[in-house]
Amino acid sequence: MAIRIDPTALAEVKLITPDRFGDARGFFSESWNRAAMAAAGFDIDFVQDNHSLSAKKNTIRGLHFQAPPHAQAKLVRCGRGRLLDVAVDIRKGSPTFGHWTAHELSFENGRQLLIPEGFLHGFLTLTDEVEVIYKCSDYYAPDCDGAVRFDDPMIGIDWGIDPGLAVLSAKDAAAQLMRDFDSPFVYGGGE
Ligand SMILES: Cc1cn([C@H]2C[C@H](O)[C@@H](COP(=O)(O)OP(=O)(O)O[C@H]3O[C@H](C)C(=O)[C@H](O)[C@H]3O)O2)c(=O)[nH]c1=O
Repeated sequence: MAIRIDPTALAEVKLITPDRFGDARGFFSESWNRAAMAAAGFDIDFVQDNHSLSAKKNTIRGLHFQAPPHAQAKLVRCGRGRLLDVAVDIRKGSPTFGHWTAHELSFENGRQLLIPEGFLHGFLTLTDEVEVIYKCSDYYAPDCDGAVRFDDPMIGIDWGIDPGLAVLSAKDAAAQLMRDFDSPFVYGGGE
């Protein structure tokens, strides 16, 4: 079982592409193999699998994070449709603090985005009926759950759509700007 690891604009965020074995029936792929990931230097103890369906194109879920002590690393893949997956570095003192990287994940390309703890995560659906399946390295902890506006000018993500067209949950529509977090928007500093 081979996996391809590609870099992104953020050193710790990686694109992972597992092998697909095609035949007349379709294909088979080990979508996650702990030993293969560990051999590549990513031995993450994932404990929760998430699966979401977004019915409409231009749906944006995010930008979300869980603060310590329940920060989550994520391994995100697309089970149906196409999406633009985005990670934003919000680690205290990071040289790439506030920087983002965006990658198209689709059922067809089989690519996955590995997002470590300390990053915001969000995605834009590029088609209707997008299923996103992702592993998390800690359990859901609502008290540690946070959201930053997808169109925060301090981050400046280019989603490629008119922000007014975004389909948002009430939570995401009401999300804060980084500058408005009660302490300097740091993560992992515990200040
Ligand atoms: C995240 C989560 C949610 N829920 C419940 C809470 C709500 O009743 C319902 C929908 O939650 P929410 O609107 O937060 O779902 P998303 O907007 O898809 O949030 C996710 O979207 C971005 C892209 C992420 O990376 C996070 O995993 C997560 O924040 O599922 C759970 O029971 N367990 C969970 O782990």
